[in-house]
Amino acid sequence: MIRIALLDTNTTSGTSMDGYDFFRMLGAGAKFDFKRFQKDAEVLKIKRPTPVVVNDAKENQENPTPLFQHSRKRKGEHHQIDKPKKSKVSDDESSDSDNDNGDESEESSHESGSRQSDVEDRLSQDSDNELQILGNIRDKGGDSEQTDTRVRKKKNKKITAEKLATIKQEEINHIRNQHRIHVYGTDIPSPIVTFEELSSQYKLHPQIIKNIKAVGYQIPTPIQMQAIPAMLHRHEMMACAPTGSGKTAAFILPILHHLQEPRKDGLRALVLAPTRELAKQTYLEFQRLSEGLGFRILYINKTSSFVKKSGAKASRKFDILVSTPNRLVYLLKPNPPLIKLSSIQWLVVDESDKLFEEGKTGFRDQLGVIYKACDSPSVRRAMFSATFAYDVEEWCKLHLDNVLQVYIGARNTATSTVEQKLLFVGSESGKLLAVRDIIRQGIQPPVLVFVQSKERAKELFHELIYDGINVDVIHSDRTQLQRDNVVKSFRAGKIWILICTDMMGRGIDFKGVNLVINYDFPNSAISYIHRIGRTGRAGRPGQATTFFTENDVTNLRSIANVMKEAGCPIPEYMLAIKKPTKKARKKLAKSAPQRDRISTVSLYDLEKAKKRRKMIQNQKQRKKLLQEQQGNSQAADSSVTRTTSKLEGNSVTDGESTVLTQMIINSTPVKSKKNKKAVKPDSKKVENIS
Ligand SMILES: Nc1ncnc2c1ncn2[C@@H]1O[C@H](COP(=O)(O)OP(=O)(O)OP(=O)(O)O)[C@@H](O)[C@H]1O
Repeated sequence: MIRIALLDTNTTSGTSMDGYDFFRMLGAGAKFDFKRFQKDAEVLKIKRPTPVVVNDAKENQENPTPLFQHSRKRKGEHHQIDKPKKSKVSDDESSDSDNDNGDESEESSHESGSRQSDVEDRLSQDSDNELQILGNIRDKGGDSEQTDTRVRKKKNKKITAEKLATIKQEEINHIRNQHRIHVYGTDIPSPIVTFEELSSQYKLHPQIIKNIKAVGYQIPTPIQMQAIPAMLHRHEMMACAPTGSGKTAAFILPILHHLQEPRKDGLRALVLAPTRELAKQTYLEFQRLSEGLGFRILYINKTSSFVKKSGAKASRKFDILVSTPNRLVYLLKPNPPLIKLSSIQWLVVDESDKLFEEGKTGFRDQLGVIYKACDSPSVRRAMFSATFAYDVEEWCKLHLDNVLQVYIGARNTATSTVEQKLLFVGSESGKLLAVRDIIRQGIQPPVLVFVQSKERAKELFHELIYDGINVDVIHSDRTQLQRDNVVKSFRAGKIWILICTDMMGRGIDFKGVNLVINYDFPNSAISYIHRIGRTGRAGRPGQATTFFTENDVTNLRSIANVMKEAGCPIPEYMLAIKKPTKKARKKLAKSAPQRDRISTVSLYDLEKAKKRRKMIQNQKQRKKLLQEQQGNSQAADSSVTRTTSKLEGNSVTDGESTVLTQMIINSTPVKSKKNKKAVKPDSKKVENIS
């Protein structure tokens, strides 16, 4: 077939074919060995081909080299080279062409290459070949301006496409380097640089963009740059970014986009947080960012009795649920469950490393129950935290689908906007002196003071309350209402110094906290990072002072390292401290060290004061009961009914009031009408009365 075509073309073109060309034609492109067969060459008048002069079209035109067979031979290749212009279908079709040389195997390998990158490689390879061939045609044929233009066009096209791709990738790399964004995974979407890109590229609801601006977010933070597009592409994800870097909005915005509009199809998004305070804060952020979209957001707190009363039906009205794991598990436990999670499309675990912790909190087991309950086949999951844990990473790799890992900066580092200090205070009593000294020197409220337990929080509060400063305390022994009020007052600036435990260490976003004092040394570097992360948020500056005594050396080195990473000056001896054993670290992480109580009063004086208080209280009680006795004996003379109605006025129930009246009058046991139980008079009261 080639031969016919060759001879045909030869004939039509009228170009003579020399011996060399004829030999190559017969040998299907094989070269003639002039060295070995020099004599034969002379007999057959085969001449060496003239060397090709590149880019000299003029000369080629004047002295055209009859390389028709080349162009002819390349015809098969040409067909193949045309492929980049065609669709994949035409690619496949080309394998049916009259290409009877080695190209065929190339074709088949090309066909079998299914991955896009392979195709791209091939396309660029083909493009290279084509350019070379066109160059050869031009160089050797030198016969047309048309060929020249084609070469130029092809070159330009190739350069433009390749260059654009390279430039784009370089830009992406630059953005990622600049913002210290590290991403691992496949099909990673490009980071966004402005919130407007969310509207142009991802068609985010204009109201969401409006809300972003309304809350004052001008440009996305690094975690938002990468995590938002990743979640918009429905990637399952594990994300770690420093404290106060805007992780909350990074998962709220894609969730709002995916939910599109409010529906009554049941809960479609679930966010878990380790504390009620953080869950409430996330709930409020959802409300701010979804303003005007009509989404119904459910925050489960202790008083969400309506779900308990109305069961799963009540929760169907809501689109989004924010909760702590234990509240949710409480509603999932009954059979049938009081809440349904089978429509959940997005499950986000905030502070994921905390929720994965094994320990007395039992978060991990609770998470397992919730994970199972979110059984929709289309559910996507994302884990967010400021600190990294291998457990979470392992779990994500095992259980999540094609998980994308996004890290901002180095793992487990403190935010660079916090000026960190370590202060040696000698002993426990030295801490009180130090804190008073800091206050005396002048503080800029609001200030957070962390202690290791609720008992110590109470003790410190009792010390500072008499110093004439607005101080309050928050811990798990306080009622939810008290906790809510304290948070509200602290946000409003009514409380200057808030004493708290690690309960407030994670996630809580108090705007403008200027100083964090670690009164008690944190029990791990992770706890330290979260605690000091309550200041220096959203790019604002902050300060953190950590007290330490000789008892705190176990973790001193690791915390000094965190400080060094953040660029804070650290004495060399701290970094040279011997590494604690794993056992020692674990023990410390589980239970805080024993410390002397926080008090400036001696134990003897405290006991004395306690006894005195008790005595005064007893005296008061005795006096009161005597007065009651006198009053009652007078009243008993007039009428028993009057006494009963008086007690009713003090909100005592019918049955109880009768009982009490009789108790006072007779001091004899009677039976309550209501519960039919024998009620004995309070022995103390009886004693007092007598
Ligand atoms: N793009 C943005 N521009 C300006 N401020 C932002 C932006 N995104 C979030 N913020 C603000 O930054 C603060 C911290 O955000 P957020 O609470 O989400 O941090 P975080 O990364 O979750 O911190 P943590 O790890 O401590 O929980 C909030 O006050 C929030 O309103």
